[in-house]
Amino acid sequence: MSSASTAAPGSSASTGSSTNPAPSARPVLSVRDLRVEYHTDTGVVRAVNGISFDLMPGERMGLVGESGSGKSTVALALMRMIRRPGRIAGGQLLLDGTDLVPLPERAMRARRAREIAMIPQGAMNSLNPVARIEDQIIDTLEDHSDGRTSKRALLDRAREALESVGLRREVGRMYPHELSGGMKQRACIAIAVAMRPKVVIADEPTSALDVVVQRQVMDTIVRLQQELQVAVILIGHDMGLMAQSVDRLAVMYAGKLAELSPIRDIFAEPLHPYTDLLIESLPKLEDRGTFRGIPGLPPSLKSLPPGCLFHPRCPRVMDVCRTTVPAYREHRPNQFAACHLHEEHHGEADH
Ligand SMILES: Nc1ncnc2c1ncn2[C@@H]1O[C@H](COP(=O)(O)OP(=O)(O)OP(=O)(O)O)[C@@H](O)[C@H]1O
Repeated sequence: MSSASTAAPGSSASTGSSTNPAPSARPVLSVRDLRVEYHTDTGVVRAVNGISFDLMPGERMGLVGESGSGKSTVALALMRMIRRPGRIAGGQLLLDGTDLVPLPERAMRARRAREIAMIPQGAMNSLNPVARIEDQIIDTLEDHSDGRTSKRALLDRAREALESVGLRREVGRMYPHELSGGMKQRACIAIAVAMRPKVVIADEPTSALDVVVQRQVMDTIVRLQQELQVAVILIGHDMGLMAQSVDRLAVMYAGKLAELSPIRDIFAEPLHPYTDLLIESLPKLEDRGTFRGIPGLPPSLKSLPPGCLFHPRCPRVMDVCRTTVPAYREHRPNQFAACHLHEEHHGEADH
């Protein structure tokens, strides 16, 4: 498998070992065999088809994959916010040991924002245009507090949240139209972290921002982890941006995890040919920044091919890949993948 040299992780954001969770720490979130389906008139869309991973306290994990691979559906499922025609069809979402899947909606509502929060796609465009930023943070705090916290204390918390994302407290007095795109996105992050949740999911937080501002927003997310010890799941398309911002990267393909590895390993020695192609398709200097796509299209999630879902596009396809679903397992220390190339006995299965 070729190793790619572009966009190798190496920024201070991805290296600080003091920020990494202790190896013995218990996961704050354990996702086990999560399945989400959308029941449409034309068939069942298996948007998330059995994924499992652990998120450690204070860890930053990236989730990448082509459009339609199921990333936003994972985010919505973690928040228990899948709406009809969708439903969680199976699996467990263990947040600090409690399975969120069977919780009554009332109990789940008590956990949203307090324990697990999300910055949805396009959040900065849904800020209330006629409310000051600090009032929007206070609204979130009030929605989830016991009603006994004083207005003064709520305001202090709101200002603290603004400062934690690198915004001056005066920004709290402003309205959304007075803020730049990057500031608005940071205000959304402040709203999400105001309750000091253990887990924050940020769905494409930098799309629609220019490159410099993207970097600043990513730096803000890195700071959260360092200052508030929030575990972050960062959803996006941009492997280059992820390389500088996350500890581990999960690669999703057609509703499944193709690979999940520490960011350094994934760039140095990716396990899955799909990861390899994603890295290869990153713009390189000599190509003058042209994006080279991956040939072929992902399968329809309504009629999945047999065997490995990636086999029709895989440059390293073997016979076994056409018939047998590869197990998702740890092939190297901390490097998980679902690929027959790494199965010890794939040669035998092939014949
Ligand atoms: N409400 C819905 N009803 C039916 N199908 C849906 C619904 N929402 C999502 N899907 C389907 O589920 C699959 C996964 O969608 P999802 O939005 O989770 O992907 P994604 O990886 O987040 O894509 P993007 O990067 O474009 O946001 C897609 O095939 C999509 O068409």
